[in-house]
Amino acid sequence: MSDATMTLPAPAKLNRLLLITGRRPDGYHELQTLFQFLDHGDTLHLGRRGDGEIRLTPELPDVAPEDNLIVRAARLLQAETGCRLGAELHLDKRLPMGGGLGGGSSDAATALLGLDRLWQLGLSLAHLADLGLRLGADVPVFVRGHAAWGEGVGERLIPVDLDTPWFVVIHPGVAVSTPAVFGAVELTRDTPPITMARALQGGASSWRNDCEATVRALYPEVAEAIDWLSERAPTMLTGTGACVFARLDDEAEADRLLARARERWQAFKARGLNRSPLHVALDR
Ligand SMILES: C[C@@](CO)(OP(=O)(O)O)[C@H](O)COP(=O)(O)OP(=O)(O)OC[C@H]1O[C@@H](n2ccc(N)nc2=O)[C@H](O)[C@@H]1O
Ligand SMILES: Nc1ncnc2c1ncn2[C@@H]1O[C@H](COP(=O)(O)OP(=O)(O)O)[C@@H](O)[C@H]1O
Repeated sequence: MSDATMTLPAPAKLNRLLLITGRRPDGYHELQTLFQFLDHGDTLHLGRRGDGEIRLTPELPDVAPEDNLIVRAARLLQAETGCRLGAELHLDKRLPMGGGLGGGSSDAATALLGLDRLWQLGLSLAHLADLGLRLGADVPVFVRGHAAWGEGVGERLIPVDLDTPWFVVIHPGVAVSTPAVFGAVELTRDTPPITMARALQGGASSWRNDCEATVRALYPEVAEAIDWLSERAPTMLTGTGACVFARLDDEAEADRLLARARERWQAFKARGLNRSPLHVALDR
């Protein structure tokens, strides 16, 4: 990799557990979650520019260039450090937007770490995670780069090692509105908090997503995908959806399930990762 251009992964995440334990005075919900990365995601190509301009191709549908989290991450880094360099960025988008896979947040984290390297800024991961939090609650875990127990809105992170099965991830073909889910009257928002030790002890078979009942009620397409998949393997919703994932111990089984899922939906297979491929690529 030359120091003037780089190609870096922006992996997806799954919420292997998602509990809603309360609501803050500002309306945001207090969560307890287990984040894990997948070996599947977007790819960001970065090149250095000497003139301070930030250029990103291609444009994403329904996202104004200035709102793209990659551009916002680049500008935030310039503002924070006074760096006068710019960047030529190209995104190969593979992750469905608004799918609960954290694609936009992961893109932002890859831009922060990639530009820190390209511009030779030398910021710490703690500093970059603080900047990331200003862009979204899911950005810090991608910056930190390790599977984690998350609390608060997901920004208080403790690295953990989870089981690393194969997953078949289905996109049910609808866009879920995160504000609509968090705003739903019937959402469970009073789950008693548990300790991280208890969550880990319980293991994957005890994990659940408190958004599931609400998302099922609002989006029958998601309910259908969960019902179909859970007849075949242990299944959960990630984030506020729309994506749902099944857990399999064996790759051949995952391949068979994937082939059947693809007869009806967009779907992919991926392995759970406790270390982000972004950090592997950057050796951070
Ligand atoms: C639920 C999670 C779990 O990983 O994932 P996704 O499904 O988005 O991937 C995240 O915490 C999502 O965080 P983030 O991505 O920052 O949420 P946004 O889309 O910006 O939030 C949209 C709106 O949802 C509500 N919201 C969001 C997060 C939260 N902890 N409490 C909330 O009440 C707020 O009204 C907010 O304005
Ligand atoms: N680079 C980006 N990739 C995806 N979405 C982005 C990006 N920049 C801004 N967004 C906005 O963020 C929203 C959430 O995207 P995403 O992270 O893919 O989903 P989720 O938060 O459900 O996991 C999108 O609907 C889009 O409006």
